[in-house]
Amino acid sequence: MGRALVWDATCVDSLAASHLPSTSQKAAAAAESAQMLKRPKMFLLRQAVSNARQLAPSVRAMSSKGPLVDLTVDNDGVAIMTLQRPPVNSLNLDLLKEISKSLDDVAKNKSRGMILTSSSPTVFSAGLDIMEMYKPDMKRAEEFWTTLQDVWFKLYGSSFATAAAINGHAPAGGCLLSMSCEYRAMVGGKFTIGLNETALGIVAPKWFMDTMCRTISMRQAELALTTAKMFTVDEALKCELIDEIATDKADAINKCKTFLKKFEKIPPLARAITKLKMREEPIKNLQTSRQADVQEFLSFLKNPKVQQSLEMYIQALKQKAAK
Ligand SMILES: CCCCCCCCCCCC/C=C/CC(=O)SCCNC(=O)CCNC(=O)[C@H](O)C(C)(C)COP(=O)(O)OP(=O)(O)OC[C@H]1O[C@@H](n2cnc3c(N)ncnc32)[C@H](O)[C@@H]1OP(=O)(O)O
Repeated sequence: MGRALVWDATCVDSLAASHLPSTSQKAAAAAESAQMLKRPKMFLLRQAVSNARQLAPSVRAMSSKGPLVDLTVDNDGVAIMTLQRPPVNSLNLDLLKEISKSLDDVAKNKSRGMILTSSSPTVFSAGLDIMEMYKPDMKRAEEFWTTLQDVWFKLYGSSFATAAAINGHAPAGGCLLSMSCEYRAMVGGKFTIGLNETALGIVAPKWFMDTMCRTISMRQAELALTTAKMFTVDEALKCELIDEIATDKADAINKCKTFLKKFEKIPPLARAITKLKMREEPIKNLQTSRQADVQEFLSFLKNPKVQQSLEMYIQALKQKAAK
């Protein structure tokens, strides 16, 4: 109804003097070269549209106010994703699915950036829900692990900018989520952060390790991973596991916003491509070993020694909670 069906077409004169050498070598060479020449123009056009979107007045409606994840966009156009699965935001299948969907929503809404935080006053996330790994239903365990991989791909490899306002403890999977962001502000106090898997008698997957090795030095990462080190906030700052210490959650969010503001004058496409190139290697590694990684996880769950370790760990957690 009055809409153009073709909005950009180029008719190439294949017999023009400038095209004759290539056309005589290869059919349609003229069209191909015209297409190549058009690419930079389209790139700039797309970039201009994207810039315009980024600078448009914000407060866009973003629907998913789900029970486990709250996703809002503030007046600066920054998406705030709040994990809200009491008591400790342990990452079970349902929470992971909601995080995955919310990350899709942020990507679609072209927010200025995203800040990940928690509704709990003392726990950012307790990591993977141990009950998903203890005596599991194997079909569900497979979906659980695949969804965790998806969340990591979407968060670590997001083209939008990300920051974590860590307002409490962040062990294991909680630490992974925060390290997958580009910046971390953590509330000072008695909280701890780290990959403590070996303490549970389990082994952090290679992509957890890669994420840590790209956050802190290889030497610090090896020591931390093998000793199940949980860093205090001061220690985390010292080895650059976090970027700043905040006084409270609001301050952590403000510090993350200040970080995101740095990108205001940077063309978003250039920023996104740079980020993705920097993160390309671990992403490709998991892409190529994705199925093997799932199988390793499943066979690891079938190991009686692992189940025994998990059982003892759950008992210890319950006893501690009961005190
Ligand atoms: C051997 C060969 C292997 C070869 C290769 C293997 C490759 C396979 C890869 C497999 C890797 C799997 C990777 C896993 C990563 C993870 O994320 S594992 C999870 C690790 N998480 C933790 O260790 C954290 C444990 N929790 C805590 O330390 C504390 O709860 C807290 C500091 C986070 C908070 O403390 P507090 O506020 O005092 O709360 P609590 O009273 O301790 O807990 C309240 C409540 O929550 C339950 N809970 C805590 N954490 C979890 C959890 N992660 N999952 C499930 N449930 C959790 C806790 O038991 C309490 O429950 P009740 O109130 O008693 O019911």
